[in-house]
Amino acid sequence: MASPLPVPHDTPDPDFADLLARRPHLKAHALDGLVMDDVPLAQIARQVGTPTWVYSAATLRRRYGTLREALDGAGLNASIHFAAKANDSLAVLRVLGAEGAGADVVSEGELLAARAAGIPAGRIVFSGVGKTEREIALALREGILQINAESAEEIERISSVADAMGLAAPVSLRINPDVDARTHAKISTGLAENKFGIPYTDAPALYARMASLPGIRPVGLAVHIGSQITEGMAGFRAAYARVAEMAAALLGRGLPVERLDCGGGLGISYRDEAPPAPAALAGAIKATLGPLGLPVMLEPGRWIAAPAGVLLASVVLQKRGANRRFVILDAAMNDLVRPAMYEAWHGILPVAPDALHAPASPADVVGPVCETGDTFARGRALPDLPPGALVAFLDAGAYGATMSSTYNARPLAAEVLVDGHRWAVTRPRQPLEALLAHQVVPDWLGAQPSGTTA
Ligand SMILES: Cc1ncc(COP(=O)(O)O)c(C=O)c1O
Ligand SMILES: N[C@@H](CCCC[NH3+])C(=O)O
Repeated sequence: MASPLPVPHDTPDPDFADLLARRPHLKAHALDGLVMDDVPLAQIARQVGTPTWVYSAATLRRRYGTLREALDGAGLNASIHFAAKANDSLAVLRVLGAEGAGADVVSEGELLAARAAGIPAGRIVFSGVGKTEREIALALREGILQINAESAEEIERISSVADAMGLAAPVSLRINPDVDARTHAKISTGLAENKFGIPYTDAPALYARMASLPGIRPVGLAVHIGSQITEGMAGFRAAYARVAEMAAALLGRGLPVERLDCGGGLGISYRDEAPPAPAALAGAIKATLGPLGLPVMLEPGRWIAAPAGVLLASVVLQKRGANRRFVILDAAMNDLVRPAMYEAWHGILPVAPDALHAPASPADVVGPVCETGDTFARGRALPDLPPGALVAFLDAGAYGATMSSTYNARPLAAEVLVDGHRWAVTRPRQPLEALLAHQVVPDWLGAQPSGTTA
C-alpha cells in the first residue's frame, strides 16, 4: 500500500530568502511581515479571517504580459486563452480579460464565468471530453470562437445541435498525439491511454467527416499534452510537430484549417523545478507550426495564475507527536488539495516579521480534516508557530480555490484581490448557514426536533 504522506525530496528545500527572491510580488517587511504588492497579508487576515486566497493583480498582468511578449517576440500571430479551470474568480478573469486574454472553458459554469467577467464570446474556446447538448447549445448561442471536439461521437452531437439551431459550429479537432509530457500521471493528457482527444491516426478521416456534416465548420486542430510540464521542450515539440504534419496534410487535401490550438501545460517552479521559459515555448511553436503561417492559440492556466496567489492560513495549535512536531492549520485538503492529490510541494512562509528570521526546526504541516492525507508538508523547516500565527502557501493561484470542496462540512474560503495598495474581498467566505440551507430534508422524515437550529 502506498503511503498517503508526501514523499521526502532528496535535495534540501529552498529557504525562505530563496523562495521570496523568486517571487517579486512578495516582500518580507520589517514591521508588517509578509506583504503582497503594497498590502500586508496580516491586515487581510485580520479583516477577512482565514483561510483566505489572496491574488496579486499586478502579477497576473505581468505574467500575461511576459507570455504575450514571448509570443510576439517570436513573430507569432498568437492569441492567449486563459484556462479558467486554473482560476475562475470573476475578478481574476476580469483582470486578464482587460489585458486582452480570452478564455478556455470546460463547462457551462466556466463559460458563464468568463462571460460574466466581460471576456468576449469571440475569445472563448470550449474544451473537454464530455460536453452536453445543453453546453454545446449555450456555446453556440453565445457565439464562442470554437469548440474543441474530442471524439467522433461528440462531432455527431455538435452537428445535430448546431444544425437544429440553424448554425454552423466552428469546431477544432483535438488530437491525442501519444506523446509523453513527463509530468505527474494524474495530469498527463497526451498519451494514447489517456481519455483526451482523438487518436491522431483517426484524425484525417474525422476531419474530412466534419467538413461533410451539416452544422459544422472545421476551423483547425488542437492539442494539449498535460500540465505542469517542467522537463524540457521535447514533449511540446513532438506534439506540435504532429499537429503541423497533420495540418499540412489536411490543407493539401483542400480541407479548411484556419488556426492551431497549442493548449496549455507550461510548468512553474514550485520548489526547484527549472521549467522551460515562455520564449522557449514560443520558439518551439515557431519552429514546428511557423512554416504553416496560420494563427496559433495558447491555453495557459497555471503559468499565469499559480504564482499570483497565496493561501493564507492560521495555526490552530502545535502538537507534539511521538517523534515529530505537527503544525495544525485552519486550512485543509478541502481548501488546497494539490499536496494530497499529487504529492505537490508548496512553499510555506510564516507571515509575522520576526518569524521569517527565527530559528527553524522540522514540522509536519497538516489540516484538521480527518484524513491522514490531509498533510501539506512533512519535515518542513519552520519556526515556532503558536496558535494564531499566520502562514502563506505559495503558488496557490492556480488549481487552488477551483479545486476546493466542502469536505468535513467546511465552508469555501474567502477570496481577495490585491491591486497595488488597494484590495477587496472578491468572494466572501461561504457562510455555514448557506451550506446547510442548500440542503432539503424530505417532509416524510418528520418535523425538525424542537430546540435544534437549522
Ligand atoms: C485542454 C486544456 N487546456 C489548457 C489547460 C491548462 O493547462 P495548464 O494550467 O497546465 O496551462 C488544461 C489543463 O491541463 C487543459 O486540459
Ligand atoms: N489540477 C491539476 C492540473 C490539472 C490540469 C487540468 N487540465 C493541478 O493542480 O496540478
